[in-house]
Amino acid sequence: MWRRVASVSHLFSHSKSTKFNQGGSTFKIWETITSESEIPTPSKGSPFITFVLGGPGSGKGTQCAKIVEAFGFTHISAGDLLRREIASGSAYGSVILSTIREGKIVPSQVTVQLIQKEMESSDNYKFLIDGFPRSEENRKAFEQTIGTEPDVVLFFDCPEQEMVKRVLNRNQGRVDDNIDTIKKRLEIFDELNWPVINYYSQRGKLHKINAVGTVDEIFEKVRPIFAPLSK
Ligand SMILES: Nc1ncnc2c1ncn2[C@@H]1O[C@H](COP(=O)(O)OP(=O)(O)O)[C@@H](O)[C@H]1O
Ligand SMILES: O=c1ccn([C@@H]2O[C@H](COP(=O)(O)OP(=O)(O)O)[C@@H](O)[C@H]2O)c(=O)[nH]1
Ligand SMILES: [Mg+2]
Repeated sequence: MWRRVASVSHLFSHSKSTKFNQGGSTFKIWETITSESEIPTPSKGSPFITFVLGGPGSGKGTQCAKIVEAFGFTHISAGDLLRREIASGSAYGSVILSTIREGKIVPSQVTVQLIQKEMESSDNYKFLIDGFPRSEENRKAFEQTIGTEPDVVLFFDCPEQEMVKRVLNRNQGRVDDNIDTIKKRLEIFDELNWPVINYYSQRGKLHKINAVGTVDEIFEKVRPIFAPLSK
């Protein structure tokens, strides 16, 4: 449950737990309720990292473009980096392609290396990392390699039926935007994503956003989270 706050410089949070049954095991999910705590103050000496999570078609990439425009982040889409790697004819290309086609997750080492390279070659210090981490293994590999945790984690919460509809209409010629692969991606998302969401929720970093509505309506729920940052 979320409550918008009038004052943008003070967002504080408290949590309540909800139990979800995922694949036979019960995970305790902490729903962060926006109240009045602050997001960390970014400093130009260290990166300010936002992870953007959500199922396939939940609108991560669409909202990232709006956040970039409003708040001057650099957008790093893990999926785009992997697709670029395939297109470049890299040694990993064929493995990445078959992994994406099967809706599975590329080994963390490959993805983290690509993200790290992108961060290091940027002059910016504010990063949106979109579609990563997709598993606890991804999360741990990032934290070990980069040596830091994200400052903010966004989670776009969208019903499966809506995600499927959006992905099937996406029309970007992606090898994984077909009904068979979507089903597999949703299964993998259910199995591996919740522990990551749960982890960041317990650390008070999770901002869960209802991803149903128009793009602008959803962005109006995102905006207050970053409003304390200047562009
Ligand atoms: N709020 C929305 N309502 C309807 N369609 C949307 C919305 N947000 C994004 N879309 C569309 O849904 C598809 C998936 O969005 P995208 O941002 O690529 O999601 P993700 O990166 O989470 O897979 C795109 O075609 C996009 O234009
Ligand atoms: O950290 C990542 C990000 C993406 N992928 C793969 O790339 C696909 C597409 O990811 P993307 O984030 O582009 O998809 P979206 O969720 O935006 O539809 C995923 O299904 C995975 O197979 C991955 O293995 N690791
Ligand atoms: Mg995307």
